[in-house]
Amino acid sequence: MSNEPRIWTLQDFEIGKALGKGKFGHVYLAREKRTHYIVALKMLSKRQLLESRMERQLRREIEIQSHLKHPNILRLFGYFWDEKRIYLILEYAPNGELFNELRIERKFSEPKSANYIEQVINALMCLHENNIIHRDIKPENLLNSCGVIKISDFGWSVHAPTTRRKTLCGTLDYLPPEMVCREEYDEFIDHWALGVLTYEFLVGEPPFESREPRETYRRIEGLQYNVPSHISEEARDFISKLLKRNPYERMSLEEALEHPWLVKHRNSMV
Ligand SMILES: Cc1cc(Cn2cc(-c3c(Cl)cnc4nc(-c5cn(C)nc5C)[nH]c34)cn2)no1
Repeated sequence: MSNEPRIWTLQDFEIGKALGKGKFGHVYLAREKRTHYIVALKMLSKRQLLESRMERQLRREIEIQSHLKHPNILRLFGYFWDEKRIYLILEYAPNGELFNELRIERKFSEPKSANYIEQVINALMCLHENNIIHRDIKPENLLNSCGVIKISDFGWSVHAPTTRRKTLCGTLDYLPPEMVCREEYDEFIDHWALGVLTYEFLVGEPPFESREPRETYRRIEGLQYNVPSHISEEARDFISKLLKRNPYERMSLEEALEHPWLVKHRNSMV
């Protein structure tokens, strides 16, 4: 997709199979007719967005994602609208959501987990350098494109710091204590989510998962999680240095990249 801005319409694309469904619409495989470039076309209902007062959040998503160019961040090439829908022209990730990959494999090996986590860290460094907090790092928002992990869905991203309350929807498992306790928060909430993500890759379920939301909150606030014995000491230490109650005691992204767990597997992946 060339970089110069142009006015796109639905007639510029041949629409293929459905790739996914979300609260406000669907994502379809699509091919741009002139260049045959393959994209993922997200089609969102204007009515549902307005009824849910999500138009400002969608504007923020477009503003943030359209300006980010990084190999581990899903590209937003452009957008357009018609009478009923808003369309986002997104990079297509051929291997789909990491969420499905993880459910099929149940849990990832340590080398695979370390490789994926390192790519997520690289994406987060780009976001934080641009003063952006993602706020929704989880397997559902990570896509796999031939082994290259892409952070997608910037619907909850904001500029740091903020006390803006994220209306809780979807999983609670990734919420950090400072959000559970309604405190001001900053980019270090993404560091916490990185620790939760690492645990879920290695164990197959998030560390604080409980049947009742109240119990999940209690376990998050109390940092009550167990690491199975099959997890290596290095991975255990990596997780523990991110799941800290005090956001400023959490390992920096630079320290995470140099942590023995990532260094060990980076050399083995060569
Ligand atoms: C609405 C709505 C749905 C979603 C979640 N979602 C994301 C995608 C998606 C995107 Cl944006 C880009 N590339 C994708 N590749 C796949 C895919 C590939 N395979 C083999 N299987 C799938 C699925 N999905 C992609 C689809 N849904 N966000 O907002």
